[in-house]
Amino acid sequence: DVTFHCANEELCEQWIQVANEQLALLTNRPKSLLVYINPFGGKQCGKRIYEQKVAPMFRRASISADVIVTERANHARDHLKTEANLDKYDGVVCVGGDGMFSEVLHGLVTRIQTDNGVDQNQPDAELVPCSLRIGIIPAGSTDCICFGTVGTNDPVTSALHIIVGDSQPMDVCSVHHDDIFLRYSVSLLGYGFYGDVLTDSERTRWLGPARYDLSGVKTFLSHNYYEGTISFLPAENNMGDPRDKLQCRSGCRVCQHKPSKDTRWEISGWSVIRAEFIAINAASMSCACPRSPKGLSPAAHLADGTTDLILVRKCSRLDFLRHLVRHTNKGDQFDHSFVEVHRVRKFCFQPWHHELVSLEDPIESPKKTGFSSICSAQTTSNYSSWNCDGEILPDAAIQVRYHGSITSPMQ
Ligand SMILES: Nc1ncnc2c1ncn2[C@@H]1O[C@H](COP(=O)(O)OP(=O)(O)OP(=O)(O)O)[C@@H](O)[C@H]1O
Repeated sequence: DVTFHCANEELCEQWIQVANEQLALLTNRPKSLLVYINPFGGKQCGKRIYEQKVAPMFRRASISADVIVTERANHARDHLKTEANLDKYDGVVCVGGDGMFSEVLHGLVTRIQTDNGVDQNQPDAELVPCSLRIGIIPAGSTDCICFGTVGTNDPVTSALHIIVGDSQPMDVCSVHHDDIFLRYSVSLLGYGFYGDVLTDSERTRWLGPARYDLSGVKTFLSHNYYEGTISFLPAENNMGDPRDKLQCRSGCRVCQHKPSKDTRWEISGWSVIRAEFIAINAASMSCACPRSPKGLSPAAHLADGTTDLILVRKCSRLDFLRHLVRHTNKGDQFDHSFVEVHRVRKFCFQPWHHELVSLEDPIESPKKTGFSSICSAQTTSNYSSWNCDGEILPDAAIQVRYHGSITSPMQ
């Protein structure tokens, strides 16, 4: 905090007046907000963070806030979908982690589509953009979306961005199984490694943020791979390349390009790969976080209507470790023979049925116990699950389409 002291009361009044005049010039500044607090996200500090750090700042900036402390999962989503009087507000703020942001996004986007008669089950439906922006006060375990848009996970910095009305357009993709809408995603869709980590971590929620470390180690030791067919529609050449090291910043040139309307490309431009994968990751943003400051795809763009599709094929445990370690240092994580990356507008995945084996133990082995059971194949399923922004999808066969920026988080 910075505190100015001045003995001259008149001078103080002048300072206050000038500061208020400057604030009044910021026309995008919200005046009325709807705030949802998840009291159980991360280290369960959401309520305290809001009351002690954020609410006093909103009061000083003359922002009125209606606060709802959630009582169950999907409380915020359902309230936004049906009850909330959206005309009253300039924005919606979520206090929590990525899961909370996802709830608010789903509530808001679904409400706008329903009000405008858009059928979300149609994969080709054009979504109606949301005029209300979403603010994030980080109070979760990973807070990847906040870090990816603001560059830091600090509640006071986020509150300041909200107060001055900053915003950052953000791509939203829709995920379907056949013609059934499953979810929207803004950051990571991960099958294989990240799907398995999330599935395992759900069993140990009581551990708090440490559950991801434990499940990460267990999943790494299990070293499962999954067979499937991935089909994707590459983005046009002027959309840059995942390895071009051009970082997305506000006013980004790549994000200004409008998608091509070439329908021939939509039909004939698809590539198809059938292989055994340890991980399939679609990063719609860098997915940077304090542990991985570069993220899964350092040059991914926030609002260009594409995702960086990273395919990690079957490899040795040591090679996979080398790939993972490069997320934490300056090394190029795509510079391995078993890793490829494509910038794409749409993709589909179809899993293939086969017997699941551990790479370290391809021949059927006697039942293991203790530590060795952790190191061998964990699941009896032939499929992994999709980790969709921190939520498990019910289907492994999915179709994914990137819609460009239909929502703007207040940074
Ligand atoms: N009152 C509540 N009781 C139980 N669950 C809740 C409640 N409110 C929200 N949730 C759910 O808790 C889940 C996790 O919340 P959140 O994203 O805030 O924290 P996190 O999982 O610790 O952080 P991150 O998503 O960044 O890893 C969300 O999916 C949300 O639906």
